[in-house]
Amino acid sequence: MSQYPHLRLRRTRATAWSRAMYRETVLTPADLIWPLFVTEGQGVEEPIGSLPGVSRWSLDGIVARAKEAVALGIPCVALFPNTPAQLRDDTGSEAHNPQNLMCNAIRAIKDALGDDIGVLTDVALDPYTSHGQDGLLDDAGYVANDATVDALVGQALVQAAAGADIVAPSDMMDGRIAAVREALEDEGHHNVQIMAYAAKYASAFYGPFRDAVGSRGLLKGDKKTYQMDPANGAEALREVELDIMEGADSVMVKPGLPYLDIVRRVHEEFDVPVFAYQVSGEYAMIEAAVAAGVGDRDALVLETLTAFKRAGASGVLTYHAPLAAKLLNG
Ligand SMILES: NCC(=O)CCC(=O)O
Ligand SMILES: [Mg+2]
Repeated sequence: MSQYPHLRLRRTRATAWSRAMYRETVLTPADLIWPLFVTEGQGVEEPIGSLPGVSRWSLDGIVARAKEAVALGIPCVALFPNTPAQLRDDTGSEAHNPQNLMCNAIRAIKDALGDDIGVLTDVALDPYTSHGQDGLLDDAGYVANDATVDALVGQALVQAAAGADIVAPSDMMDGRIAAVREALEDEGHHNVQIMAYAAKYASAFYGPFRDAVGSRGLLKGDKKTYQMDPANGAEALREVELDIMEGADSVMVKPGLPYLDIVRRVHEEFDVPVFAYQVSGEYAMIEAAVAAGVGDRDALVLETLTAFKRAGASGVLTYHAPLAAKLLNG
């Protein structure tokens, strides 16, 4: 067997051209999905304090961001509404309003850009409920699975009717992928995809997102009766397997970097595209490191996003998508 000094692994790292030639993983703008927060009004930009550099936009700004995404080569945007407080109630009924912020944003983007961009929509009740939970509460305050699934089906259908390309249930109820798929088929939405938040963990990394959609102050307790225990890995594979059987076109692991092992296991176990969500707390940690002078933003962003690809992800939802795309486009 060849050994040092004949074998030197540094040989292929010695020049930029050689490093480029031997690179195993390539990140491109097409790997990115850009999450956007929608708010009411016209000409409104509301910076989100806990997500420095990220804002909520009124519909005109949302369309401008979607055009920016197209120009940067980002194939898809993900939409999240900041529902006005007076429209939130116990059952999240605003989620079913075909004229809600989400549906209006879908239509605005599709009217402006058609199939030049994909629109992915969040299916879950937390931006619409007065209690901040993702579903309907029973008398004991438990998030009732089956009643919630019925509500999610209605929510997914108004989104599909408004023109959503991918509906993405992020609620972690059992059985919702099959129910949503069946309803989409019944209504003729055969080409509307489902990206299942299949392995979504009850994580401490979601704080800034809850500020962004206005649910942080409303939420009492936690989401541990439906989101997964961060200690579990095998269970994530069962969640993914079920969602594939129920008709998911792709699955997601969330959060991202602390769960790269799960991304890897899903990629190795199943022939399904797996996406990772680099969530708000991860974004905020990078920004905090930069603000503290302990890291270089561009390098941190490209390194973390490349790590998702190396782990086997087909793509990444990240608030750093426009920056990353600019860097990758040179
Ligand atoms: N359903 C979408 C999320 O919960 C996003 C979480 C985050 O970015 O922290
Ligand atoms: Mg599940």
